[in-house]
Amino acid sequence: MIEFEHVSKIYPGGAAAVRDFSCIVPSHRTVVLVGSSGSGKTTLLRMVNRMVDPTEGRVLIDDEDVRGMNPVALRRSIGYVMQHGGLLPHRTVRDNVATVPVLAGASRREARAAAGSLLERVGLDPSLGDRYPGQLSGGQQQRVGVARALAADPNILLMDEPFGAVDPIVRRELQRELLQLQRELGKTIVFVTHDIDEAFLLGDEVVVLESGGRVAQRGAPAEILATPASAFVRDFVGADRADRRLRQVDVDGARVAVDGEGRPVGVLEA
Ligand SMILES: Nc1ncnc2c1ncn2[C@@H]1O[C@H](COP(=O)(O)OP(=O)(O)OP(=O)(O)O)[C@@H](O)[C@H]1O
Repeated sequence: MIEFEHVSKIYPGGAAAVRDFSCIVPSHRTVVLVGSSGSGKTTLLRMVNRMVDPTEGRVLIDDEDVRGMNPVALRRSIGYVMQHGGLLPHRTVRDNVATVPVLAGASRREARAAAGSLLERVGLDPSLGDRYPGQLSGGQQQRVGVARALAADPNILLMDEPFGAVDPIVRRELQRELLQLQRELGKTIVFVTHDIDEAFLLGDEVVVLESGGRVAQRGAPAEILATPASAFVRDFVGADRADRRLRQVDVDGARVAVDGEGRPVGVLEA
C-alpha cells in the first residue's frame, strides 16, 4: 500500500506544483492520476521513489515513511516506466532489462536469461534482445521499458505516460497487454496520464487532478462518469460527449446500443 499523506511540493522559486494531496493506493490495485499538463502528476509519482521529496507531508509504503529509506535501494525496488522508455541507447535490449537485477547482485548470466523470458512476457520475440533500443519501433521500446521495470520483480510499478508517444493502435494494444499482465501479476500500480479514456480503461480508481495537484474527484471510473463532481470534471471526462451518451433502440427484436448521434456501438445482451 502506498499512502500520500498531505503532501505538498513547492519547487524553489516556483508556485506550488502540489498542495496538500492525500491518497491511498491499495496493494495490488491500479490508481491512475489524470490531469492536464502541469497538474502535478509527475511530481506526485516521483515522490514515491524519492526522485522528488515533498516539502510538506509524507509518503508511506506499507506504513513506512520513504524519507527514512535509502533512495538508491528504494529506486531499485520499484519499477519505473517513462514516456520515452528511458532505455540506455548503447546497451542491448537484453542488457537494458538485466541492468537492475545485476546492480542488485544477480549474476549477469542469470539476469540475461531472465531478461529473455521477460521480453516474451511483454509480447516481444526474445531474439530482439540482441538489438539496440534505436533498432526497435516506439511500441517495442515501450514494451522493453515495461520488461525492464518488471525485472527486479517489484511490488510497485510507477508508470509515467508510458504509452504517450506511440500511435493510437499500438497504444491500445499496449493498454490491453498491461491489463492482462496486471491480472497475472497483481502489482501495485500508480499510472499517470492526461488521457481520460486510458485512465478509465486501466484504473481501478481514478484521481482527476486540477492544477496544483488539487483533487477534483476520485473514484471508480463508472462513478466519475455517472456523477461528475463539478463542471470541470464533467468537461474533463467528456461526460457530454456523443460517444459517452448511449441509449438503447430495438431493431428486429434485438436491443442495440447507439451513441448520442445514433451510431450503433454494440448489441446489449439479455
Ligand atoms: N524541477 C522543477 N523545478 C521547478 N518547477 C517544476 C519542476 N518540475 C516541475 N515543476 C513545475 O511543477 C508543476 C507540476 O509539474 P509536473 O511535471 O508534476 O506536472 P504534470 O502534471 O506531470 O505535467 P505534464 O503532463 O506536462 O508532465 C508545473 O508547473 C511545473 O512547471
